Amino acid sequence: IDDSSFSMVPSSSSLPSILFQNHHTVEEVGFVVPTDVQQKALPILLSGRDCILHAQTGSGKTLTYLLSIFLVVNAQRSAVQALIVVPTRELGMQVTKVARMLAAKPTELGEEACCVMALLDGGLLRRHKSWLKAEPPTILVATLGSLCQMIDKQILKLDSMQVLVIDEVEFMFNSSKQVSSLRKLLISYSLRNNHQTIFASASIPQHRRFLSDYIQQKWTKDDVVHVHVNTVEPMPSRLMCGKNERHQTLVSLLQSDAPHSAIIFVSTQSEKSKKAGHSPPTTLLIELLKTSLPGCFDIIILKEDMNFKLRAASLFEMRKGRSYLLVVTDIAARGVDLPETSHIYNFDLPKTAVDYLHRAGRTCRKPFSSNKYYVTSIITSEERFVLQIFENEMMFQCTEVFL
Ligand SMILES: Nc1ncnc2c1ncn2[C@@H]1O[C@H](COP(=O)(O)OP(=O)(O)OP(=O)(O)O)[C@@H](O)[C@H]1O
Repeated sequence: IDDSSFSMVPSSSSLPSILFQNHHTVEEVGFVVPTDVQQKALPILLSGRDCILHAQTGSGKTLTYLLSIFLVVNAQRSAVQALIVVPTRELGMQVTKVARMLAAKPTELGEEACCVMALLDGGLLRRHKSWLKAEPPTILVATLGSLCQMIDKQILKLDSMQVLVIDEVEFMFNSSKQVSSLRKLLISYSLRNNHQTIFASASIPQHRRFLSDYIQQKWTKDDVVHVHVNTVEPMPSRLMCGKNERHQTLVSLLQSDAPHSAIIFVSTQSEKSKKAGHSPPTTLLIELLKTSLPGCFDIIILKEDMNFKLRAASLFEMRKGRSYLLVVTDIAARGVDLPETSHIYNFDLPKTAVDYLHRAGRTCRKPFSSNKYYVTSIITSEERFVLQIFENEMMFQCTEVFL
């Protein structure tokens, strides 16, 4: 399990020319040069070994595990052969989109295309039930809640599964809601022969302990490889402001930065504030931005208490190619892949250093681009200490910016 073991495996300098069912090669779908994590992890994954993909946000982990899955599964067999477990519906939609792009419908020879199903909380479970019974997909992308319902009701059978991916693994193990279902799934999967397990995340604090725990529990094989690619994050900065100047400071910053497209992170409204009948911080901010910057951007909101349809509609809005300002809570800190995002603003600081890392990782998502990306935290002097803790924990240093 040592970090250097991958150096013993031949490294790949080009993405494998995988001939998909649709006779596309990876290059044809737009991926030519492998990113660092792809270069290091693909030879290991293709050899069938278990793997921990531990690499920065936006480094291409999703494509890494999807490529190895496409090499193993057989689209002609009607059985779930690969399962990708994700913590949120938004990340599930993102992964499904990439998997479906790789599995696009065949044009020649009339061969079956690889079927990818998204079984995500908030979806129509009744429809999925009939689909799963009638024609199981080859690849299933699922959140734990919906997945466990289908397994418990014996509608979903995992007997033919060859690859299990747990994405954002440390987040899932830290979530009291998800951890017991995740353990149950890993235990039943580990009893099977001939299987491969892949864990992925940008942040795995104390990864050595994590790894030895997994091996001890038999959730991975003994020869699991930890592929760790170091972070190259955009240069973060901080902007000091007075206690009551936060809103105005953000507006001035947006005017001076003139970002192409940006994500603004705001705290989730506290229960106390809800009970007191206050407007949510996201709503207040949106109103201010609409009056202060009329017509400059599409101003879009994404937060937990929106229903799933509205959340999907918000993400769809941004994919139409116009400049956007996305005002969000931490729900969008993981999985959302909007490569046009040039700036991140922490209007409110996140709760933890790991959350800071994932928020910052919503920018800088074009692996070989020379574009510049920015992360700015707006803080009061009292919050300086909190940001300093994040700086120490994640080993980065903010520079101070002035308007
Ligand atoms: N080899 C490649 N060449 C060009 N672009 C790539 C390549 N691999 C991935 N990308 C693009 O980079 C972006 C980030 O990739 P991806 O979502 O796989 O990263 P990730 O490591 O899973 O990120 P996160 O940890 O935030 O979920 C995506 O827009 C993806 O299409």
